Amino acid sequence: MPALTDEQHAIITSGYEHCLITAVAGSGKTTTLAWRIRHLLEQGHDPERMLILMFNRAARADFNRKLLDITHQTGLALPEIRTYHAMGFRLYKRCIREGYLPPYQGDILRDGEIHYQVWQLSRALVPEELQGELRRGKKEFTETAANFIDWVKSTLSPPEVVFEELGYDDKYRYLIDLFHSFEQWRKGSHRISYADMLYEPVLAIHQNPPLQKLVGNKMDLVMVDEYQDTNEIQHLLLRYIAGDRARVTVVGDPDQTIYEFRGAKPEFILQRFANEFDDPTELTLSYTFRYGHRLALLADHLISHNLGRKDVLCHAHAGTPETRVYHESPNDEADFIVQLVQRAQAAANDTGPATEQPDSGLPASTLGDVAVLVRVWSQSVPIELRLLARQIPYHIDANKGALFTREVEALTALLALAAGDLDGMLQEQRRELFRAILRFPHVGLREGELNDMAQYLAGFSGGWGQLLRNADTSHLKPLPARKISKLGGALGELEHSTLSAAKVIAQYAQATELYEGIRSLAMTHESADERIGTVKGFQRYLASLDVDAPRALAHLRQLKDQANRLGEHDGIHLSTIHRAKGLEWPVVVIPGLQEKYLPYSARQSERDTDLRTHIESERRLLYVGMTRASRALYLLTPASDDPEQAPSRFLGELCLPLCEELGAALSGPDRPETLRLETPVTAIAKRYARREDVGLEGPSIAPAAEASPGIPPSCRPIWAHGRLRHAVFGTGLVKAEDERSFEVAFEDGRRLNFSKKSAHLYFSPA
Ligand SMILES: Nc1ncnc2c1ncn2[C@@H]1O[C@H](COP(=O)(O)OP(=O)(O)OP(=O)(O)O)[C@@H](O)[C@H]1O
Repeated sequence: MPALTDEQHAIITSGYEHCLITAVAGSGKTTTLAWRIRHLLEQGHDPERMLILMFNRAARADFNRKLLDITHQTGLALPEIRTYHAMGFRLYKRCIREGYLPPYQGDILRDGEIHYQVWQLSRALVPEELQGELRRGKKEFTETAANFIDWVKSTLSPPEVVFEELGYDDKYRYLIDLFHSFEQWRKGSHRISYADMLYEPVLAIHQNPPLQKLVGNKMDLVMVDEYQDTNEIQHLLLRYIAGDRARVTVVGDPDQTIYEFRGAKPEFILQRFANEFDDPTELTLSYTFRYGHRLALLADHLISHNLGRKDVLCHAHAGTPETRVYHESPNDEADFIVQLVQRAQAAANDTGPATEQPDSGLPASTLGDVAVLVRVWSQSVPIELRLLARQIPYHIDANKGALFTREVEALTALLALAAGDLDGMLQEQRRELFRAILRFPHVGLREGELNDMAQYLAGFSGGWGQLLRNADTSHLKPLPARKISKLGGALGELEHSTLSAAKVIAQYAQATELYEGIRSLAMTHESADERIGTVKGFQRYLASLDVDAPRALAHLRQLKDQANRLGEHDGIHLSTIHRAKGLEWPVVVIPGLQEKYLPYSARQSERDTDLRTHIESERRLLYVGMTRASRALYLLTPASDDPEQAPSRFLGELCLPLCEELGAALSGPDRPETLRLETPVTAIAKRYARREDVGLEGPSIAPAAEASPGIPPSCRPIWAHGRLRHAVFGTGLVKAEDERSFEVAFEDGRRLNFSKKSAHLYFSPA
């Protein structure tokens, strides 16, 4: 058992009062909480009056293990550890027994049952002008409506308020009625969903003071982990269970609040807990045992740009092995990752002692030691295909994988047509492929008509473009008629094509206005961007192979075989940053450090405060992603001239050269009392060094526009260059900036404001 730190000791032995613990990533909070419980039990506290609330089952199992470990051979009886939902469910049953809630029937509603019901209600409630879209976008409409229902239940706000908060277009206002109708159906059939396990009892308690007396004041102590991702309903549950009696300890890291899509808000841990639980004792776990100085410094610099946070610096504990940080600008991220993994494989196969590879610093690893964390799934498509092609095993979290997406399946059907593969296929197979093509982009036919059309086309062994162009569309509305004719034109051009596979897709996308089609059907910007990103990622991968359609198909078949064999081996992890919460790997790769992905720009509000909230939330995501690494972190910004791929604004905030220089110096064996650095020193760096008892000297802090000298110029956002040339106004200096815009003082005396989003179109470094 490692020696506990002073901070850990202070928490373990702190008084019996409300307590708010801010714990940075990897700071051993599970260990500390488990020791605190042991300490309290040894002092004679009753385990039956202690409750530990965990976020999910995995965290619960982890905590249980640690507590058993720490109390081993003490003979102490242990308290209950429950997830929020399990606790809610228990209260639900109590509410039934007391007659405040009616009994429910059957199992908890499955997603499929909810979606079916939501679909039936949508058909009845969607306004006439949306009915066409509804039929074509069934999956999206049902998912959005189901999410809306859950959102209302997790925030406890009226559906009207949630509707406004989510910023949906007015045409989706029917969701409000849908919520009420769904609840009416659910209650009428006496069923409950997973969300209701919390929603129903908390609402019942909220509305019935006698019930508040029954469920509250039973516990002496309640502890809550991961409190930063608490939402309203969970917070209320905590309040009612605690009542006036229980002393409550919450632990979390406000900088790691990333479950906003489930209603989590940093304000619970930053303000509301302290307001509602009587000025709790505030303690911190600021030392990380996961990563070294370089990464700790980097994370501190990044997150210090968020306003209104709790000002805790994360600090690498002495003895934590150093973590190397690399920022790379490869031409092709997928290729870079494959090479990196191959080096890891080579190192792992080397039977000698673990070594650092001299060229990259990559610690010798097994494949399972490497995680690639993406902001959105579409980024993983070319990476996954490349891994498959090189037969590198991988695990993809909660996602069937690129080859099984609707987009790739439809594009594969198109390639089969271009390769001439369709000609000799069985009629049923052809029908399925045409069903996929007719939906991509959707030609606007009703489901039955679309099936008939696919059946009709499948009856022929060629000439489908012509068939579509000649189809009698006189009975159809003008839009589907036009789309069918356009599709006919596109397919006619591509049957038996000698073009490369990537060009087949490019030509098809252009001729059918594929991206516009996807956008017009998507309910959210995010989902449209994801689908288009998948198409582009697939196309990019095929372009890198430079093969025609028949060879591309043969290759894709091989990849599919390969994908089906996955799981037999240890593999690298492909995951989104959201799903990496609470986890860690020796080597973490974060691709896409570009304005397109980090901050993710699919949904951008016009309001300044919303934009700031959005950017801060994206910054927290990067912070969480980075702090998953223990030995090496790779940040990738692909080299590109494409304005969409401009380097992320967060790169400058990281102060990479300073963190590298200072991190290396602090990790070295002979640390002088005062370090003289070449890179300009920031206030964060000074605070960090002071805590290490090291004085810092260096060039003074650079002006705002030059906050990150040493970042390769190609990787800085244009406004960070300081001196710029505008296509019309000439040369000027950047004088100020906020999330959205920056101000330039031109040589002719004019001072003008420019949007960051479009700056790359008019400015170049001067
Ligand atoms: N005082 C200490 N000295 C050295 N190592 C420690 C100390 N306390 C905890 N650790 C180590 O830090 C790691 C993380 O600890 P633990 O599993 O308790 O934290 P966690 O709650 O899972 O992590 P996090 O803080 O990220 O949520 C473990 O390997 C643990 O052994």
